[in-house]
Amino acid sequence: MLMGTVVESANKEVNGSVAVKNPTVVFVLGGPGSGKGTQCANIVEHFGYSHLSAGDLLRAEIKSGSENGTMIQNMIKEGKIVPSEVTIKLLQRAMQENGNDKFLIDGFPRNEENRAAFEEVTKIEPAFVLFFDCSEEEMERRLLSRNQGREDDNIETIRKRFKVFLESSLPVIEHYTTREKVRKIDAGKSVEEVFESVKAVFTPKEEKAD
Ligand SMILES: Nc1ncnc2c1ncn2[C@@H]1O[C@H](COP(=O)(O)OP(=O)(O)OP(=O)(O)O)[C@@H](O)[C@H]1O
Ligand SMILES: Nc1ccn([C@@H]2O[C@H](COP(=O)(O)O)[C@@H](O)[C@H]2O)c(=O)n1
Ligand SMILES: [Mg+2]
Repeated sequence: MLMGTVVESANKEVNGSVAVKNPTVVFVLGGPGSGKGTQCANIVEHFGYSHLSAGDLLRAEIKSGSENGTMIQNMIKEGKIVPSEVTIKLLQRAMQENGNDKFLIDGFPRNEENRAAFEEVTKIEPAFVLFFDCSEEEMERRLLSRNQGREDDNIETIRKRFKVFLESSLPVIEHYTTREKVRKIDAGKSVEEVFESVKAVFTPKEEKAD
């Protein structure tokens, strides 16, 4: 009973949902097709995190018929980054509705504006950043055979997404590298081999010693 009271007072009720006040957040970054979504599904299964993909939330917003839908659709088709306020609102709402206290935030922050705005609005610092490092050649191969009907999985948009990744997203990874928050994974291997490296990052030190 006492524990319940303490936890409730540390949380905040928003629109009928209880938002956890200080959740653990791991940013999952890497180029388009590096395997972020695939590995997040494995992490959810083994480590109890909830997976929030910024791209999936934006695609759901288009489908919902929201007033921002057309703008988001055009940005995604061009491989451009949607204004931070839109994406952050979607992420905040998803976190509030979820109620878990551990989140994998996949594909965010995508640029310095995303990063600074998220920090300013939510006051959340990531526990660490999981970075999937993969060659463009391999990412291109994976995206062209993904077959999920994504409008941005065509060679023209893929090239634009690679350019945005190099110019806008890599500086975010550099920002966190200087703060010793980046856990870099060689993502060019098989799904199983990549997950072995991921597991080592999420397994507590004391369990590794066993
Ligand atoms: N290690 C791997 N080896 C081979 N194929 C993989 C590997 N990881 C993922 N894939 C496949 O590559 C494609 C892209 O993977 P995924 O959707 O996880 O990437 P992503 O980083 O989330 O991409 P995006 O940024 O476009 O959302 C999928 O078809 C997936 O099944
Ligand atoms: N922070 C973000 C994340 C994504 N986008 C847009 O969505 C596209 C697809 O993202 P995936 O992570 O699913 O590959 C991406 O190319 C951007 O257009 C965004 O704007 N901001
Ligand atoms: Mg993805």
